[in-house]
Amino acid sequence: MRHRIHILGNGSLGGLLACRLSPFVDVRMILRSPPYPQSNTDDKRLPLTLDLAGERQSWRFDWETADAAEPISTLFLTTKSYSALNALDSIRHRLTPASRILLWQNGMGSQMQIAQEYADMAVYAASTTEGANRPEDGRIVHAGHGQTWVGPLSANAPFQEAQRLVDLLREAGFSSETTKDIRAQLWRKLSVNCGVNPFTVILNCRNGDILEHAYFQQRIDALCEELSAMLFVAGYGEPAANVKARIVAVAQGTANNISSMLQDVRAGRQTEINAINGFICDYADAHGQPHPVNSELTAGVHALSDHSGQSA
Ligand SMILES: NC(=O)C1=CN([C@@H]2O[C@H](COP(=O)(O)OP(=O)(O)OC[C@H]3O[C@@H](n4cnc5c(N)ncnc54)[C@H](OP(=O)(O)O)[C@@H]3O)[C@@H](O)[C@H]2O)C=CC1
Ligand SMILES: CC(C)(CO)C(=O)C(=O)O
Repeated sequence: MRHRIHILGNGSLGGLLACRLSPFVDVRMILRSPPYPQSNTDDKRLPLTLDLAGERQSWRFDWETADAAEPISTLFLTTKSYSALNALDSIRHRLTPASRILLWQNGMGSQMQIAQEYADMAVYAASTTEGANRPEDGRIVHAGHGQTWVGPLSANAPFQEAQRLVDLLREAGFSSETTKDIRAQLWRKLSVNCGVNPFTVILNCRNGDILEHAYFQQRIDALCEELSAMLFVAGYGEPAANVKARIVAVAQGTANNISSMLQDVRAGRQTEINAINGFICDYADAHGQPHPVNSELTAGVHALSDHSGQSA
């Protein structure tokens, strides 16, 4: 029998993973509510198309809602950071100490909270630079290939299982590695997102264009000092110059991208700012450190987003 993977979060990343994994495993989507009935078919499965390298592939997936009863052996959680814990709680009755949970969220905070609340289970995190978007419901575009790291988060997560997850991701065509210290990878990605995403929103521009703006140039050094200080506190210390070099390299390397945060603002969706610069503000407060630039960027994004009142 083929291994079954449940995916909770039928968005850009969840859809990408579902389409790429389905030739190799039995993928089952967990939906908030049943999908709209397809008018001209009796097939009740969830249709998804994936645009990849100029080709369009169509897939259909078995789906269930959170209240189903079947125990889950492997779960990929692909909601946004602010929905992650609630979404996981909605299927708690289906998880057992034998379940493997792989968290895909960007930013920081939700992963550690889940690792704590689900400490009796095998919780892993993935950090990925793959890029997917969803121009319309049911259609996923794999916009950019990247690198994925997977590592254990909870004490009950054996490292060999991280290797199995990576083997599967590789089989599906994702360039992936295991890491014993996934937190280091999450912090590195966090620092890049802190230095790119809010600027793209405030300046309403593509990633590469932030570099030309005086608003970015006047703040980036001070921002990197704040980020560097927090990286040192977290145990992943790096000089501010290295943090800045990474931010600039990613902005140049993804120059034509519309950041995920700007996509969210343009689509009227809640952003992940609270798990990105907002997380740094909270972390700095907890350690008595100043964070004026992170505060300014967080407030700037909230001011431009319809969801400024919502919590992380
Ligand atoms: N897209 C990408 O390329 C990448 C994304 N990431 C990270 O992955 C995470 C997911 O991103 P992305 O796929 O882009 O986000 P999307 O907003 O496209 O997808 C999130 C999905 O989760 C669903 N969801 C939320 N809460 C629940 C719930 N309680 N039960 C069931 N479904 C739920 C949403 O449903 P609904 O639409 O109904 O709200 C939505 O379909 C984010 O943290 C992002 O930063 C990381 C790297 C790359
Ligand atoms: C690296 C970057 C900035 C690429 O767009 C990203 O991760 C995002 O948009 O969230």
